[in-house]
Amino acid sequence: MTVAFPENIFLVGLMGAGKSTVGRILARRLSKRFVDTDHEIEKRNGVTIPVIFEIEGEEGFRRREQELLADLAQEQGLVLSTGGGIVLKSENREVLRNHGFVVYLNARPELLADRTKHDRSRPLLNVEDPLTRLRELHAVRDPLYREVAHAVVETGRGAPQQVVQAILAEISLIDR
Ligand SMILES: Nc1ncnc2c1ncn2[C@@H]1O[C@H](COP(=O)(O)OP(=O)(O)OP(=O)(O)O)[C@@H](O)[C@H]1O
Ligand SMILES: O=C(O)C1=C[C@@H](O)[C@@H](O)[C@H](O)C1
Ligand SMILES: [Mg+2]
Repeated sequence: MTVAFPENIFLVGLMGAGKSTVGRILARRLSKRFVDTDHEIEKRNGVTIPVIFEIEGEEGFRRREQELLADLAQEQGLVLSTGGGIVLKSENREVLRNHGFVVYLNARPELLADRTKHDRSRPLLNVEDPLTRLRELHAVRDPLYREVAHAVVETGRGAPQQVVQAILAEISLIDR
């Protein structure tokens, strides 16, 4: 059976999994357009994510995120790095699953805490104990990422280039 090479590739996973870093490299390798939902929300609204959280709360941010995803899913040929919480809405999970090849980038909370410790741009991690927060988020969201994913790639063992190789290997496993 011949199936088209996936037009859109969607990267999901927790903060620090490497969605933005890996997505950019992957897009270049595949000559696809790279979009990062977090950056796109900041660009469209002219304010940073922490400011959106401050003014509208997480709920306002989630609404903007959902609207953006619905828009972007109409496009073809994207590598889309998503925000870590995009899978919380079932509508988003359905859109992701039906409009592209979804890759869950997974890593242990300890590693995610280490990778995000110097960056204050993630409001959900601006707490006294980010590791405990990441463990809680991992427990809640890991099943949601797995529900939506066509492939799961562990990001704890290699550099971003190696994660890209692992994603390319998963894509080439698609029956085509
Ligand atoms: N495979 C990797 N090996 C080592 N460091 C990595 C790897 N992937 C990402 N990093 C580093 O981890 C940090 C977080 O990566 P990145 O911003 O890409 O995560 P993210 O999944 O996009 O997070 P968020 O959901 O908050 O947007 C960056 O400093 C990046 O350089
Ligand atoms: O995991 C999350 O809920 C978030 C992750 C980031 O990518 C941003 O989308 C925002 O900081 C929320
Ligand atoms: Mg990112």
